[in-house]
Amino acid sequence: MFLSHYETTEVNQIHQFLLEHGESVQSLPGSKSHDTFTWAEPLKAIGSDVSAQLSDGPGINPNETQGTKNREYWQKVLQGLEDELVALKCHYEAVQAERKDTLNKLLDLKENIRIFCRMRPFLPNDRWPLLGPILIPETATIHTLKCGQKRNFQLDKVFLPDSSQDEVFSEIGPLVRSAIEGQNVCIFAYGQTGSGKTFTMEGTKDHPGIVPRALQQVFLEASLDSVAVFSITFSMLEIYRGQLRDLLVKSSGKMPQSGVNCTLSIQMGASGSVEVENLTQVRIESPTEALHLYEKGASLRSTAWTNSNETSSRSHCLLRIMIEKNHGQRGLKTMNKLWLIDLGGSERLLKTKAQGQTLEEGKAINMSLSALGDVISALHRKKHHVPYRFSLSLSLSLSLSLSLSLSLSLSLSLSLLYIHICMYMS
Ligand SMILES: Nc1ncnc2c1ncn2[C@@H]1O[C@H](COP(=O)(O)OP(=O)(O)OP(=O)(O)O)[C@@H](O)[C@H]1O
Repeated sequence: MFLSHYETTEVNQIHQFLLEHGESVQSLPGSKSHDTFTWAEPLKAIGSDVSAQLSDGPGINPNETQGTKNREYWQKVLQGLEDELVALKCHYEAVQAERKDTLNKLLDLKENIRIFCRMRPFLPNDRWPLLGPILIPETATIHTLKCGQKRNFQLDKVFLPDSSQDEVFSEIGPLVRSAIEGQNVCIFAYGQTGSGKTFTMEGTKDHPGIVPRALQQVFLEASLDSVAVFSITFSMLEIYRGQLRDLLVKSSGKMPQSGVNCTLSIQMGASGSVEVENLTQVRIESPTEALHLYEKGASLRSTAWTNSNETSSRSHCLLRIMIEKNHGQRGLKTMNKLWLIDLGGSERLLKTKAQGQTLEEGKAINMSLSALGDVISALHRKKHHVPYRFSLSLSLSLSLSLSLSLSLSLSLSLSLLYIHICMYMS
């Protein structure tokens, strides 16, 4: 562009010069070509260049000030660029919407409830079973033989004992992405005690599990969205023998073994949404911050030694990531939840030979898991009636604590579009 090559003052001077001496400059090479040609030609070129610029460029009218004309010109250029940017943003939003739609269709095709099975490797203290289940990873089926009866289970995916955390997360990643894109997602790890639920959800420092990876991904996906603005909060609680405990509140200390006092309770909002009242929500800005909170919460979780696992989780641990998405210019705001849940292990009480407190914990875990199983089964079969309220009728005859436990598990399912269950076998 001409004006980028010549300073405005120079242009002014040239213009003025041309106005005054245009005729003579044009004629110079002709009349005294022997000594004027070398400098007059470039000057002529500049002159015609200036004239061209003046006709379609910023224009310099002697009646108007130079500054005003230039400003108008650049304002036009800027406006053009801004219009282009708006058009590009619209295009980007359309592409994003299409991508989201495709992802949702893909997940729908794969069913709203997906079941993966991960088999953990044998550990030094494990006893080899006489007859274990037969896993066929290619067809994602498990064949079992119980009391002479064959049973087949069809799953979405089977992970063999040598499967890495990476492999497991490659199936979970799309679900986490769909949470950022506007779906409610819940990922459960369900299985018998000692079968590797905490290993898969939490992992170790060297082999991070679903939780740290999902937290990383949430922030990564949010940073890739150049249009929306995200506000992400973190909450963590456990259900221990039917009581809800905020794992981000240190002062609450260890849960009283049989008390019914609990700072948290479940409430139904005006819109029908289910909320845990008074649950701490911490706004997080990075995965590191989230992991720090997770470690803090996990250190307060109820664990104990059992026959099946040295550090057995004696509660259901629930991590909630609330994702508020402000959709830029359209002014839309959405709120989605990503639940990552490490359920307490189902136990064969005879096998674990649990007694006293451990026995009571085991019973509470088994009963709540059984109710949760009914809900998931009803959702999976797309039954008209899903027994969310089972807990209420039970609570008439059973303890209050059981009711709390069930209603939380069940109401969670109510608000979730995608439920993923990791099933584990030892
Ligand atoms: N895929 C795996 N690879 C290697 N070690 C594993 C794997 N899965 C589980 N483990 C080990 O098995 C043991 C029991 O696992 P973990 O504590 O995760 O079980 P759990 O299902 O959470 O048990 P609980 O319900 O009693 O809490 C741990 O020592 C864990 O490190």
